Amino acid sequence: MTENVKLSSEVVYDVKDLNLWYGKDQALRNINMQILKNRVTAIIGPSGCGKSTFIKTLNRMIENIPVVRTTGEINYHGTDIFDKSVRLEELRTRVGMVFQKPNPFPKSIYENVLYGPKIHGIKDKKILSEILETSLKAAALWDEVKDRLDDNAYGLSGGQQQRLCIARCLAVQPDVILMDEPTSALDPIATSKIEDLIETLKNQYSIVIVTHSMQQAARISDKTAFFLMGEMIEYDDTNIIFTSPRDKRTEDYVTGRFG
Ligand SMILES: Nc1ncnc2c1ncn2[C@@H]1O[C@H](COP(=O)(O)OP(=O)(O)OP(=O)(O)O)[C@@H](O)[C@H]1O
Repeated sequence: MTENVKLSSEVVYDVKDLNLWYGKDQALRNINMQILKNRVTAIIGPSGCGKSTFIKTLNRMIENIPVVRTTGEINYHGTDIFDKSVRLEELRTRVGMVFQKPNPFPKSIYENVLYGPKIHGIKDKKILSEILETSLKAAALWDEVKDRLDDNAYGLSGGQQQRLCIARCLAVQPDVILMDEPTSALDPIATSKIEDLIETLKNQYSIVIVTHSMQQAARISDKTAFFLMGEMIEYDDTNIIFTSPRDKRTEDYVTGRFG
């Protein structure tokens, strides 16, 4: 591992000796990694290497699968997320997630964005409409939907639906956004809009993105981690991973020799 130890104020996640099993099968092996504030961190690697498993562990969403067992620590701003004191709803509010396939609720655009704030007890109409506008603007969707907020979200294009899911995630004021291949179901134009959006969002949020596209990782991320068969082989500045990786296996992967 080549990442230098950082000041704690810059570190969002400090993952230590993380192992994860699905039943008897080990999917993550001794992962050690610091995820930094206001950076885009890309997780790359061949299919089945544990990328999705890893990011779903960062907000403990992985525990929805009953056979999962973990050892090690994931310190989020200094507190181990596996600690008994950690409240799952709070963790998942602070650490939002956007999935591969846009998954809006079968409700209006308005209801999609305000679902979280309403669950959190916000009732004031003025505050709700402020959250609505701010979240949709931050997700670069406002101009396209401001005149149709009562329309069903299913009437939006795939790319618009994905930006709506990002707006829904922003509406509860997260700190980290986890993105699991957020553009793999989108066409190149919609993909490029999401990539531009990620670039802007990192000023305010820390983003961890799983991507199958090495071009995408190279375009939008500051840091890249290369996973292989459950291990994190190398983690460094993105330009180093793509131009002068230290590990032969990383080099083989980024130059397209396998995977
Ligand atoms: N629900 C599950 N139950 C059992 N094993 C699982 C489950 N989900 C994933 N695995 C296994 O864990 C390993 C890592 O899978 P994971 O989906 O994290 O990889 P990935 O790198 O995200 O793959 P892909 O790029 O294909 O999405 C694989 O061997 C996979 O078969």
